[in-house]
Amino acid sequence: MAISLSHVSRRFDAVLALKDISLTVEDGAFLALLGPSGCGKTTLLRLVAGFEKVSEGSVALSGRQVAGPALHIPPEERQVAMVFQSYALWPHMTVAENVSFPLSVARVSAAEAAKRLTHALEAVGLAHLGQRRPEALSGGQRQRVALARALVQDARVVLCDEPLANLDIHLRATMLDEFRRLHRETGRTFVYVTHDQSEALALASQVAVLNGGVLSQLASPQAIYAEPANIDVARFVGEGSVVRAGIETPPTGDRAVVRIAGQDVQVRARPGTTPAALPASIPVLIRPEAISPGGDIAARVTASIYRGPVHAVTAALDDGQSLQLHLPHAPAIGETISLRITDGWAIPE
Ligand SMILES: Nc1ncnc2c1ncn2[C@@H]1O[C@H](COP(=O)(O)OP(=O)(O)OP(=O)(O)O)[C@@H](O)[C@H]1O
Repeated sequence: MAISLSHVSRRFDAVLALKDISLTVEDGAFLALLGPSGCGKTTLLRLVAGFEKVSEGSVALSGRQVAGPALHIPPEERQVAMVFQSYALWPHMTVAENVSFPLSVARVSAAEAAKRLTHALEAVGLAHLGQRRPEALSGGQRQRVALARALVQDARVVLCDEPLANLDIHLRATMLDEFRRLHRETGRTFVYVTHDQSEALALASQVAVLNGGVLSQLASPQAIYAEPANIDVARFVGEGSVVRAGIETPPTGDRAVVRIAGQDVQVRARPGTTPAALPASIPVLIRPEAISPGGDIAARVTASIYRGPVHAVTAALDDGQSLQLHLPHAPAIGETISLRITDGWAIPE
């Protein structure tokens, strides 16, 4: 089911939690909503679910308007299912009862409910635990129950609010695989809220980065990483350094030459996003993998942390700006190293 938001804003008294958000999610897509705490991710998810009302703008599901000025279709009539961070399981019910609860609310026939229950429990690998109560399950198993309860419904959209936040790092990796597999196998549209960029990049076909209630960028994980739309996205997603660099000549095609630490460096640039009046100074994103030892740029090591198998190093340029890079060996603090920058991205301003 396709999701479309048009100029959606949401105000809570003095707080404007979402500002003029327009985005479209195609049927069957996996959208990750990514951004720092308080940026409006959960509010956006709850607006799609129908747990919140829009202050302005409209929401459409499969082309049918479900929220807008003077319109609010309730959650149970939107064909969406929600998976909460807290799992929201009923402790007095068994796993099977928890999973099939939405079906009893929707008055699905007993035979159909039994079939869907079996299918949903099998999909999450819990067919053997149907008679257990939630208290007798591990965190990962509880999360699977919550997922099965979303899958058992006839919902074409599954909305997930930081579903892995309470799990340890190993279980997270397993559950990431599980979400990916279930998305592929069920063909449903997933919207997944996270503040963890590695989760967003690993899972999603599209990533929406929110900042202060504003949609900073909506693009594929690869584009978000390689071509962030602004400095906030560049700083929030992935490791790297944003440095200000001089630019004297206009880009040719999608390449520009900038000056960093007195050296010419070729970077990628989107035509039309660099200043028209030159010379100028522009922000450039440089990822650690685009910096290699050797070369004509001198930098002084100010910090080094072992990150197995590499050492994550911070090195200061003469003008005081810093670069983040990876080295196979630990440099001495204060040591001057020579570097080459092989790639960069001229961040639009
Ligand atoms: N019911 C509410 N009443 C008042 N303010 C609210 C309400 N819900 C959210 N907000 C405010 O709206 C903003 C966005 O909140 P939201 O929960 O959507 O952010 P988030 O990105 O999901 O954050 P987190 O990652 O911390 O969960 C915050 O400033 C929050 O305090």
